[in-house]
Amino acid sequence: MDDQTYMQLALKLAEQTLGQTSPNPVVGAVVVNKGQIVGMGAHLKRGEAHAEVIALNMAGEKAKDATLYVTLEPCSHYGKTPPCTNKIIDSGVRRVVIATLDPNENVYGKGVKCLKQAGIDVTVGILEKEAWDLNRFFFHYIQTKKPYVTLKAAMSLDGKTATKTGDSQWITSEQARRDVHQLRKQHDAILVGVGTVLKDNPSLTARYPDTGHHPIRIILDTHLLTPIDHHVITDRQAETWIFVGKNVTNREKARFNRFSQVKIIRLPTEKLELKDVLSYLGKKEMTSVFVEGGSEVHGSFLKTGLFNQVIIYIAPKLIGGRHAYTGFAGEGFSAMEDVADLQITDIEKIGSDIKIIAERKGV
Ligand SMILES: Nc1c(/N=C/[C@H](O)[C@H](O)[C@H](O)COP(=O)(O)O)[nH]c(=O)[nH]c1=O
Ligand SMILES: Nc1c(N[C@@H]2O[C@H](COP(=O)(O)O)[C@@H](O)[C@H]2O)[nH]c(=O)[nH]c1=O
Ligand SMILES: [Zn+2]
Repeated sequence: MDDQTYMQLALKLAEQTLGQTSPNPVVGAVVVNKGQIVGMGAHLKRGEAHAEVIALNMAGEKAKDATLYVTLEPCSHYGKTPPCTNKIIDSGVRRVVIATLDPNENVYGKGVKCLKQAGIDVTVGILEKEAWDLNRFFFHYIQTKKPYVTLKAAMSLDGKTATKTGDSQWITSEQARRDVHQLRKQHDAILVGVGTVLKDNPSLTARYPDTGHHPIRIILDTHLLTPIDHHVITDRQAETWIFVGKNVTNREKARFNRFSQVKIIRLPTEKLELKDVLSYLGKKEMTSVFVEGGSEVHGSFLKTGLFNQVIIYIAPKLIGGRHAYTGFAGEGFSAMEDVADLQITDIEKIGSDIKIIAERKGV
């Protein structure tokens, strides 16, 4: 088997841990000695052992003269765990194959240098694109200290997310709606506007399957209109953070005091600024946010450009109607030269629907 095959295995291991390692990256490692896999591992949770350590502990003596495949440059700094480079050097590994370097300034290039100085043969760049894509949340967060923003909308062939009366259940099929839960699981937070809370009384939990681990629910609610009897307040399934404008009084906030999982964050401006919401979330070490609408919220993310990727589910239905809901409301752009110019990175058929992923260029 060649380097790509073993790196593919390491990437597969890393991919399974998406959503559980935040604010750390996902990392997979495989140890191979004379064509035999003698160890493998993935980083499972922040503060716990790194992937290389797990794989090398499994290999034990067999790590001697072996090759280590790892999807991210081994760390050489003391974070919550000791440097992987020391572990690798002590284990007697002869060669290290790395998919991508780590943009964390504590690490970038230092790990490789450390290993080379210890006489270890290092190869970098095997399946680099795949490894980069897998950790795009972490790489964006570590460089901007803001969460990676995914906008998700489900719409008809003619781009409507609800009929003119607001009816939207359902547009996409059960299969597509379940697929959304996989995406929810991969993100640290799910964000909606209070309009969606009032209209759908959503749970905004990641339920298929329900592992009990749910992203934090973020509600943009300038005037604190979220009803106290709605699921996001009463279901005790996940934390709910409500961002409100400066005019919301302490008395209005106090109504929610008895719900320990509800946090109300009052921003200093009358209207909520998305940049303030995102920097607050970044400071709370949130590396990714999954924005599920509604159309006004999507419109604001579009207008401000504060998003990284868009995931659109399209159902083979036609809703029509000049006043039906569009996926991205708000002001929109006047001139084509100002519109958001994206790159389609993936198209997938999901049951009777299609799922399109598009990324902003160059962010
Ligand atoms: N109406 C549709 C959607 N509607 C999405 C709305 O955000 C709706 O409030 C939430 O999906 C409900 O969340 P929860 O399941 O209670 O956690 N989303 C979809 O993917 N397809 C559709 O047809
Ligand atoms: N998870 C991971 C790495 N994560 C790197 O180390 C930093 C976290 O260090 P710590 O706080 O000690 O866990 C994180 O920001 C990233 O740069 N490195 C690795 O060699 N292997 C791993 O499996
Ligand atoms: Zn490490």
